[in-house]
Amino acid sequence: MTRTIIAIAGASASGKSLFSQTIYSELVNELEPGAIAIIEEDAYYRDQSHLPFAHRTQTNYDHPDAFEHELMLSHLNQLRQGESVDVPIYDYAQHTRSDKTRKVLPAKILIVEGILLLCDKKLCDEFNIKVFIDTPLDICLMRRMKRDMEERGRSLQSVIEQYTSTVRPMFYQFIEPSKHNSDLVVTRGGKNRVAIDIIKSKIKQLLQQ
Ligand SMILES: Nc1ncnc2c1ncn2[C@@H]1O[C@H](COP(=O)(O)OP(=O)(O)O)[C@@H](O)[C@H]1O
Ligand SMILES: Nc1ccn([C@@H]2O[C@H](COP(=O)(O)O)[C@@H](O)[C@H]2O)c(=O)n1
Repeated sequence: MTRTIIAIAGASASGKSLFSQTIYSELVNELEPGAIAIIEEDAYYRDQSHLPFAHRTQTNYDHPDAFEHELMLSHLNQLRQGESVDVPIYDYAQHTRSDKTRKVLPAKILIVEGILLLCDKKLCDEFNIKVFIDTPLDICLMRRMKRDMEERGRSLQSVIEQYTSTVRPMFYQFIEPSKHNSDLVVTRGGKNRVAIDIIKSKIKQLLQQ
């Protein structure tokens, strides 16, 4: 069976999750059961439970080394071969993996979303369609402040410090250059209706083949 992996990359808070979840939720009930699944790169942040909490707050979470991409790659290979996988569930407040996992079944269409997906050559080789969500960084920062304070247990000061020391520099070093590895660049992120409809049509076309 042919399986298609669609990568959605872009800056933190650019709208990757909203874009991916919109496509997924609008299709999931329309398609045959198990046709589409979704995985977040964030689930593959390295486990840091062996480190004291204070150390975990100092990790550079925007550098490729923060991710266990080898595990993600191995999961993508297993899914391609029709096997289900147990994807870690990440805890942003604790800066480490939780002790829970989520079972993902091998779907014909797999959407993966994350900041550094298109920086990794081995991962890139696994993706059949590569999308980059291109949102101005000042808008991303405003969204991130709100989200991290409301949903990820952060203070305003910690968001600003982390943004200045790692998030912004790593964006320019790794994420922005990876835009050139994409097939499609999407402006206006999670609410670009035309782009969402184009990807949905492509998915339906792939499922008819
Ligand atoms: N086009 C948009 N307009 C307004 N808010 C948006 C838009 N795209 C995303 N958001 C909001 O910004 C925040 C970050 O978006 P999210 O999709 O989680 O980003 P990412 O997955 O890239 O980190 C969320 O609260 C989301 O609802
Ligand atoms: N413990 C952590 C782990 C990650 N982050 C930040 O998450 C961002 C990636 O997730 P998005 O949903 O925003 O794409 C990344 O920029 C990391 O800085 C964190 O703050 N703490």
